[in-house]
Amino acid sequence: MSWTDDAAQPRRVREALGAAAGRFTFSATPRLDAELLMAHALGVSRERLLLRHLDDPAPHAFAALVERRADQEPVAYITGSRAFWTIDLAVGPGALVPRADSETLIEAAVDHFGARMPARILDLGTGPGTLLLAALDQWPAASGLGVDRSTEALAMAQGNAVRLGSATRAVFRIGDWAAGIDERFDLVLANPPYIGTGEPLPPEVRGWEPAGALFAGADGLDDYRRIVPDLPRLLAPGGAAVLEIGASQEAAVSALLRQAGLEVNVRHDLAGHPRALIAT
Ligand SMILES: C[S@@+](CC[C@H](N)C(=O)[O-])C[C@H]1O[C@@H](n2cnc3c(N)ncnc32)[C@H](O)[C@@H]1O
Repeated sequence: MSWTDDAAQPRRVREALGAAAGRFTFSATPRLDAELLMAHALGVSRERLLLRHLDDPAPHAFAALVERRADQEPVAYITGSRAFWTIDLAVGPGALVPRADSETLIEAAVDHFGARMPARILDLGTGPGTLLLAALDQWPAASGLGVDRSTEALAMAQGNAVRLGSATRAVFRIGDWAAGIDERFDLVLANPPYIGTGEPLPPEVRGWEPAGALFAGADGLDDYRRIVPDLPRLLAPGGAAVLEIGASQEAAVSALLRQAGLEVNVRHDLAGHPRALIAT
């Protein structure tokens, strides 16, 4: 069935949203998904969609977007963008879709630095530039380095830096974690892969997002084991490293950080799960 009941009496945006959300039963946010796709089809913000367009005829372009989402493609890959912290990032297949949970790292860093400002920031595994570009938006005088082993992700990061007006303050470089980096930083951010290879994942993640951004050995800790020993030499005096962790990894990653001689604090996400470790 098409999104218009017939040519004379087109389906309204309001009804099309309800019908689309009803097809996204696999999603934790079916209505939000439908609204983001409709806003994209109409070329308006979601806020404007809800205020002004609910009684408009549904655009024909919406139907194809709904089919893609029904195939469990992430909304951000369909619309080509994702809001994160104070910025909008262009994203596509080849880079992890930024997660709201990862904003916990920026919150933790903001609280840690308070009125001080980190001047130099390192983002290990930057993907589409997510954490570095959010931090540079937070601290307009700061500059930083984003490292990733994915050339596709780095191309998106560079494009995002240009679009966000941060290109003069952000350098993106291909690399294997901190190998070859001999500078010290006030803030080191890292959201490495941390899913165990056998762990169950929803099809919209396992089927669409890059495996190299998700999996880190049998217990999901392989990349922390490689990153953590380098943190002491990467941190400037008074500096902090903020690492994202999986909900069950607080004890294991804290132990690695303490073995490296660092003090550890934890920060929880909005769902109450331990999400970020702050190491000083
Ligand atoms: C979970 S994603 C995080 C992306 C982004 N920082 C975010 O928070 O949304 C992990 C990132 O680490 C990168 N990565 C994986 N192994 C790496 C390695 N050995 N060296 C550098 N980057 C790596 C992946 O390509 C991916 O972009």
